[in-house]
Amino acid sequence: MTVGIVCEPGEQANEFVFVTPDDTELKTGEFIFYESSVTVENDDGDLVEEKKKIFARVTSREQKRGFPDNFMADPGVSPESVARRLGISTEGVDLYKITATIIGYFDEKLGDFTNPRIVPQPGTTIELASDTDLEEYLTDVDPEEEGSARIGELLHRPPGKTQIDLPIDNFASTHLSVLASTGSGKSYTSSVLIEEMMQPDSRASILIADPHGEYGSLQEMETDDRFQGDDGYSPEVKKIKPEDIHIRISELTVSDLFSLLDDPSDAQEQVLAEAWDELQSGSDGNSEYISTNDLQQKCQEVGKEKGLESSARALDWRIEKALGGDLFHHSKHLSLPELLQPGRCTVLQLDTLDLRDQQMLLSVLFRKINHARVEHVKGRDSELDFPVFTLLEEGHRFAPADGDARSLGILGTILSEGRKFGIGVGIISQRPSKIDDDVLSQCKTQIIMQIQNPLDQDAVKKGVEDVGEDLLDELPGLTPGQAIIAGDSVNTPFLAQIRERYTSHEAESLPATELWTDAWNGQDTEPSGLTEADEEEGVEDRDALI
Ligand SMILES: Nc1ncnc2c1ncn2[C@@H]1O[C@H](COP(=O)(O)OP(=O)(O)OP(=O)(O)O)[C@@H](O)[C@H]1O
Repeated sequence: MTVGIVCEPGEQANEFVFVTPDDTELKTGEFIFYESSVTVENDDGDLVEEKKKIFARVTSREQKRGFPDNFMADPGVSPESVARRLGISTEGVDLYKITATIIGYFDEKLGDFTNPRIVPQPGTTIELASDTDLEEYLTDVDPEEEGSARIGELLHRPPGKTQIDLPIDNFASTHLSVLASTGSGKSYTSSVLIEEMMQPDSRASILIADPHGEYGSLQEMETDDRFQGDDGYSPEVKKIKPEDIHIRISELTVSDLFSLLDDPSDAQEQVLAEAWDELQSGSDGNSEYISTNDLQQKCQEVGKEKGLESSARALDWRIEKALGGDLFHHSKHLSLPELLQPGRCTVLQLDTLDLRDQQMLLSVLFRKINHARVEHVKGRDSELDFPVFTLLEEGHRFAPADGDARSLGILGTILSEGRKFGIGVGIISQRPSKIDDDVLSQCKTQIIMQIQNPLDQDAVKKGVEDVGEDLLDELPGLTPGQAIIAGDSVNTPFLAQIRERYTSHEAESLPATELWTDAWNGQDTEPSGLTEADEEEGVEDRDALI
């Protein structure tokens, strides 16, 4: 479908401007193409000229010609009827100038776009890219093949006309970020991705850190026919409640202990480090099961040996305070086989754990996962002989920009090296500006939804490469479920409408007025001291008298 004619080159080297009489189809982010001859290498290695469709994305629009202003003076009268009354033809009154950025032609061998760096000549006709071309070229995945995640459709195309799939292998190994203001669809979109990863043709092993209890309804997958395999596969969704979450004390490192204790002095650190060393070396028995008591006692012993008794005494209450809660235990812990299995999605419900405990928990778990995967890849015995994907809701809590989180170090290591070892991370956050810059830039696939806050918009612009300003300018105007998808899982960024979930969404806002009304109806509304009229003694008698 021809939509316009090129009139001039754009301001930037790979931009051009075309004119169209109707811009309704040509919203910012829409795809168009023109044809041009480009030099390509054929199968014999010879250079030949071939006609190619050169794709481009609409980046801005302006009206070049429209009705004169005085035709619009009266909002009750349409400009067309003013023109008719004046005997002026309304044909061709509207004319729009559209700027487009060249993406390139799709190179089948590369499986990606190649920019020929040829700007179309004035007079070249511009056509709207077809739905089928876009489905085929925008992402590098065959929807019919295993490992594709049906995420939704193209935002600007009519509903049901396009299908967009993302390659699970890609985003699950090179990490993912889902960034948006609150209520814009982050947990909804992440749940869609999990639904896709738990299908019979993927059977992922997923661990979700869920501080708000938003992912429990994924359990519906267990009985939904869409998720059942012909061979008896059925996804398992395991919810772990906060009271069942424990860290075994022996899994801590000495620097974990330092961070847990309330600002210990140098002498206290010295005593603690030595006591910990001795307990961990197992010289006193079983180094796997260390209790708070064991640690306190050992500190007293070391304190005595070193002449640092007062430091050891001061450590006593600090250790009690740091490890005395329910989270730390001498034997209970979350074992990797309990958490991670193929075809299992484990939801760690962290809602009643405080922030420091959540960070420590994630730090310990990530360390264990990293160790197990490194062991496996190096050919040694391991509890994890399959890749894993971890999804972190409130990602800024675990990788904060100010660096103040126990989990940040190991998370950084996994994000930079996890790909080699089969550990993928998905960071979800409503505050991109509060996430560590390196962490954000290591998430190679980005799903970005409505963002209003200018600081967060700037963080996205900085941390997310290759998403044009034109698309990022759309961020404030997106509605829930609309997203920019960019990064390594796609061949060029685009706007998408995320599909509806198969499972129900648990994180709906509370219907406050309904809850107030229900609560009011449920409460005892009788003023105290009075009884129902018909329960009053003698009432029946009075009625009878009347
Ligand atoms: N793809 C979609 N299709 C239909 N509705 C959607 C979609 N995405 C989001 N919504 C709607 O938007 C609401 C908010 O989505 P969601 O709970 O995922 O937001 P959020 O960004 O995770 O919010 P919060 O930061 O508060 O957790 C949902 O309850 C749902 O009604």
